[in-house]
Order: sequence, then C-alpha cells, then structure tokens
Amino acid sequence: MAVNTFESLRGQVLGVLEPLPVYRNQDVNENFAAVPIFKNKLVKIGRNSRECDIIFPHPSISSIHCMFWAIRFDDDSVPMHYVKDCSLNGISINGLLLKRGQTCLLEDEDVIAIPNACEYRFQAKIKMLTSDLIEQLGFQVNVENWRLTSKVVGSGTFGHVLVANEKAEPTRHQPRSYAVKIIKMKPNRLDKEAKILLRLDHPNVIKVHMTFSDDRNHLYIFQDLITGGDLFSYLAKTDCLSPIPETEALVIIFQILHALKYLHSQGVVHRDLKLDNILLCTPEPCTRIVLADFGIAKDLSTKHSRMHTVVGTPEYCAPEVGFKADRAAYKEFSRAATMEQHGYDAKCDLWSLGVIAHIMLTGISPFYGDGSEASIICNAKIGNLDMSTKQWTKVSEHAKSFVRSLLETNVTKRLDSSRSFQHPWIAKHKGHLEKIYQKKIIPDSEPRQSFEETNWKRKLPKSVKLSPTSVMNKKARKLELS
Ligand SMILES: Nc1ncnc2c1ncn2[C@@H]1O[C@H](COP(=O)(O)OP(=O)(O)OP(=O)(O)O)[C@@H](O)[C@H]1O
Repeated sequence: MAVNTFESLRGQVLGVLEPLPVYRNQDVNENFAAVPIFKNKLVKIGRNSRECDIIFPHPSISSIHCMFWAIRFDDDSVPMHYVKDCSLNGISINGLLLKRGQTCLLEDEDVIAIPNACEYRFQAKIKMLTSDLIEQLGFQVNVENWRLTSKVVGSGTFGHVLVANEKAEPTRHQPRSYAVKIIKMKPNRLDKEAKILLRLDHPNVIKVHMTFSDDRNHLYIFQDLITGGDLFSYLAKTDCLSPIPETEALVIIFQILHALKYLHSQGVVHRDLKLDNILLCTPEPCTRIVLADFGIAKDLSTKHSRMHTVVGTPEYCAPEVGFKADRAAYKEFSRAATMEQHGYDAKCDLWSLGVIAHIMLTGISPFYGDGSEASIICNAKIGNLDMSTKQWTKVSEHAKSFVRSLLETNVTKRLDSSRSFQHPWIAKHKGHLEKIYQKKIIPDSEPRQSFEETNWKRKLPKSVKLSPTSVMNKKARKLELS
C-alpha cells in the first residue's frame, strides 16, 4: 500500500512514526513520510511490495523486515504500541538491538533504526489517561528482580494486568517486557490460578515465571506479555464481530485443541474459554495463540473427577454446567443442583470451543437469541443450530460438522480434546497444520524463567452483578455460585 493511502483509512491514529533525516538523500529511501499507526492495523515495512505498507528495496532489507501495531484493551485504556523484528539484519531501538523475532513495547519518543532504510521517532498520540494504578491501589513497584510500570495491559473481575520489566545487567539487546497480574487475596489461602499455572508448560498456555505476595495481601503473577491483544478485539474490527477465513480459524482452533489436550491430560479444566481469554502474539493470521485467565480453572489431578460448581460465562458455557435461565433459582441454588446430573467434566471446554469456532466462522454467537442471559441459557440447553443462514453459505460442510460435534448437548456424543483431532475437518488439513505448528508456533515460544509456589487464595468480589449479556460487552461477566 502506498503511504498516502493511509490518509484514506478511517479511524483514530494511535501513534505515528516520524522519519528522521538519516537516510534522506540515499537512493534506498523512497518513503520519507510519517507513518500513522491505527488500531487493528499492522504496518509492515520491508522489501516485498505485495506484503508491505512501506517498501525499502535495499538488498539488506528483508522481505518483511519489521512490523508495528497498536493494541488498546478498551476505550479507557492507553494504547500499547509494539514493534516486531522479522529481519535477518536486525533493527534497534535507542541503539539496543532486538533479538530476531523479538517483539518490543514502544515508549513515546523511542528511536527505531532500520539500517540502510530509515530511522523513525515514535510518537504516542494517546498518553496516560488514568491516574496511576500503582499508587492508587498500593502495589509494590519493585518486586525482587522485577520493576512494575504504570502501563495497564488489561483489567478484569479479579485484578489488573500491568507491564513489568525484569531488572537485568545492561546488554546490547533490548530487554524483554513481561505482564504481571495483580490480585487482591484473602491472607494465607491457596491461590488456584497461580498454583495451576506454575506447573503448566505449553506453547499455547500462558507462561508464569514467578509469583510473589506483598504485605497488603496482593498476589503478583509474573507471566509472558502477550502482545497481539485478545481474539475478541481481533474479530471486532468494526462495530460487530467479523468472521475470519476458514483456514485462519483452523490454525487458531488447532492450537486451542493442542492446549486443551495438554490441559486435560494434566487434569486441568479451564472452564472459562472465551474470545477474551485467547490472546494473540501478533494481530495477524497464523500467529501463536495463548490461553489466559485460569482464574476459575479446576485442577482435577488431585482428587475430584467431576465438577459441580456453576461457573463460567453463560454465552460460552456448556448446558450441563447448570446455569439457570430463572434468576430466582440461584437464591436456592446449591451444588446439589448439578449433582442431580452428576456434575460435569472437561468436555465443558469443548462446548466453549464450539461457541468460539461458531463465532470465528460466522461472526455470530450461536445461542445469542435476544441477547438476554435467560435466552442464551435456554437456547444453549435446547442446542438448536441454524446453519441455513447466509453467514454459513461459504463455510465448508466439514467445518459445520465440527461445530455441531462440539455444540452437542449430549455430553457422551460430544468430541473430547483428543478425538477432536480425528474429526475430518482437522484430519484433512492435519499435515499442513502440523507444519505451521512446528515451524511457526513452537519456535515462537520461550522457556520459563524461574519457578516458585505460593500459598494464597484470591478475594472474590463481594457481589457479582448480573446484567443482560451482550456479544459486544468485552468484559462479559462471570457468575460463580457454589
Ligand atoms: N499475559 C498477558 N499478556 C497480555 N495481556 C494480558 C495478559 N494477561 C491478561 N491480559 C489482558 O488483561 C485482561 C484481563 O486479564 P484476566 O482475564 O487474566 O483477568 P481477570 O480478572 O481474571 O478477568 P475476568 O474478569 O475475565 O475473569 C485480559 O482480557 C487480557 O486482555
């Protein structure tokens, strides 16, 4: 895309790359204009004129040399700007080299040098909007070998997720940034999320490096910073969720299946799989995805074989979990309600994957009805899927059958995480998917840094408010009754 066509793109400019006059007079520099960065739009720089937005034909420049993007958790948060080095010859920020394949969080006024092409000064267009959370909530800035920043990656029911930097000896390379989820805890109780995550190690499961608790009952969970935003934002490019091509959906589903097969083999059930909890490393097709938010995950490896607590997000929740359409029923609700039906098992995650697959292929949530919680719960219980609508016309029969096999109300007939790999939709493309997985996904993940266990249990919010659900409500709420 020529530079000036950026002007025609609608949307708010979140950042700008201002060229510095380093290479202005050289032949290599054909593109000497400011580069705007919009939400949900990658800016690729390199030699390949078909793939890149800014083209530098110099032989030392890689086909795609580097790319820039901005992630904004919601309209109240400050955008996070990233650059990823995809080159052979490298790029640097403020004189420090990026490792090959490294993604780096940009700061206002950073200078990014692309040798033999251009140097840019990055300017953030939206700066700190909110007051400093660290001070407001009394978080500890220095935690062992880490230093918290005031950058907020996201917030949820249980806590806030900030950017943290590891304190390391200066080297010639850019240091990595991490995410730290901070949760208010009840003292001396065990935190399940941290405990579960510390023992897991899989390319498609969020990697936790260390946990720490301060004297104000805050638990800090230091983990990889996943830089491409969540799947909800990726699909919500306009005012509604847009479907993605079947091949792109397949690559995501294949990775979720790998994660679920691993989790279930470890006795862990996620119980809150949804678009918001699937994070992307880069906001583009064929990127590595990571399952996050294990706040209500269950570890069945010790004693229980089935679960009875009604928990999750109704829009994604399997009918056997036991959400009730009638709010009044919750007043009398107890574990016995799902005990009647012998509880539920790990296949609840496969139902949620069915909802996610349905949305990715059509842009529509399968049981949404009039959008009320009652209607979603009733529709899911009946389990009728209408695949005669126009949204399904371009979707293959194999893909439809896969979605049906997961959104199966009869749990015994529903596919589990191992058998899902044998479904014709996956099996037919398995060779290709495996190749992408081995070549692109696994090499992109890095090993865990350190390991430590804690003994804290989170403090649940006093009241969990139930409001009518909406597919556009990013922070779709969870209901925990037990
Ligand atoms: N490691 C990470 N890297 C990047 N972003 C993250 C990371 N962890 C969480 N986030 C962002 O922060 C948001 C909130 O995190 P998380 O879902 O873990 O919190 P929560 O309090 O458990 O949320 P919920 O209300 O869904 O239970 C996520 O939706 C995601 O956008």
